[in-house]
Amino acid sequence: MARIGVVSISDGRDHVHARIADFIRSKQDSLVRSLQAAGHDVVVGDDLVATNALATSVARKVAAADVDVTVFYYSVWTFPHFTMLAADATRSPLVLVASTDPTEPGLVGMLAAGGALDQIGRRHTRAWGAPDDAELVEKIGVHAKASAAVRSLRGSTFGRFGGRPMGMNTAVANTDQWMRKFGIDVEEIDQYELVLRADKADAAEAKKAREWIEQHAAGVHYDGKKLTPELLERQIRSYQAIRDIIAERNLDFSGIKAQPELTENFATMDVTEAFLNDPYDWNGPKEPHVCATEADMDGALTMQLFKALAGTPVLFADVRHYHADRDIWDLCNSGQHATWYAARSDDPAENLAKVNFYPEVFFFPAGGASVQHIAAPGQMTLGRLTREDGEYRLQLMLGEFESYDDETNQTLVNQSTPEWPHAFARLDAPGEVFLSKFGANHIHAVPGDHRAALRAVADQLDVRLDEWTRG
Ligand SMILES: C[C@H](O)[C@@H](O)[C@@H](O)C(=O)CO
Repeated sequence: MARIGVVSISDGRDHVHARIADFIRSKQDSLVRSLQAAGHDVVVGDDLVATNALATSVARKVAAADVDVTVFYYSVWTFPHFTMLAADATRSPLVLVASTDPTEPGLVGMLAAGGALDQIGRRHTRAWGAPDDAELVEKIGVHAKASAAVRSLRGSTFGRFGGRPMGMNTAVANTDQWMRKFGIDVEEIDQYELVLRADKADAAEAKKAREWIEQHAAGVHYDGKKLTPELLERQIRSYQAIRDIIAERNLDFSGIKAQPELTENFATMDVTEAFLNDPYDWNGPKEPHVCATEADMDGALTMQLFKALAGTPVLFADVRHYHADRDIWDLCNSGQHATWYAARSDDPAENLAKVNFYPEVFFFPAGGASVQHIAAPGQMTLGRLTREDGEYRLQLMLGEFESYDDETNQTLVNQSTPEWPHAFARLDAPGEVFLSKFGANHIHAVPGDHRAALRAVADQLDVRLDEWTRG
């Protein structure tokens, strides 16, 4: 969970403060208990803010504890300039919370303080309710979680293997904009290093990994040409190479160009990317490493944010086909759908039992395996950071992954590329709107409804929110 600062503001008249201090403390204690019960680490101001000097000193101490958000708490009428000074002393997002107990003018305090912050353009969120109100606690938690996700990007490094694939402008972002807006550095790595390191990778591990895949997968469909044990091991060696480069260069997330150089002359990166994104490999459980197909920078950025919020692997897919008759989208891409999505189990054997490794199709002459499965059903949050006229926007919607009987699944996958992984998504967005407005060929998804946190992320990043729903 997140780290939340709580600073209670008071009235600047000594005699009034003396009379209401116990009331403020009891409300504050109750709010702090509720936040702690929700699993948050709470840093409480070391005094009530009843003077201008305390406004600065109390807020500075809370800020020094590196909180994700700071709550300014209004249970009484407060002097607004205390809020202004306290806000200036903290850089974290602010949540102004008013107590709705009518015995004291808490709402009035919040409105006066919020209005003052508006006047100087200091963004903040407002919330109100009893200190043990579950909705209030949830709302504060959402902003704190969003802030933790945004902050996790700052100081991170994206490893970009290769460059723009096949002229795909949407896969390339501006590195200055990334540093300024998100605090992310981009390390450029030539794919030659991947090839070199793959050739030198530990052969015993590659063999062990191939046998592990053969043992657990629904099928490894060797054909003696496009998919051989040697080619599968080459894909595994590429995973080993990237894993080692990630460790050496401290990469937080990455992307691989692959097309056309590697897919024409070496192997597809599908196995490599799938297991980087998975929460396990043949050596056991591990942290998922976000790795975007086609070195898609904004795709990887979206995935890194989604991962920070959901804590799961993130789906990356082409928006391949709209089955208008069923109102279902086929999200399908040769690249990485983490095998975890097949059954969403912590046990790799349960997922791999639904995964087939097929010889790559005609697009990719160098061959290797594609990692085929149909994503398990369930509610999903889908979207992507895209850019319009140089400015980021978050395109966001809810959806439902569906899966059907074997015959229907087969009929559907046969209409596109059956050898590739598929997620059948019923989007909470009209097909017309999606196709007219979505700003990329790639979309990303995580299980559950994370829209509230993503709205807060967009607000904190000052990114326009483009949210769709059928209403
Ligand atoms: C077949 C192409 O080469 C695919 O890689 C293409 O459909 C994409 O994945 C584009 O995102």
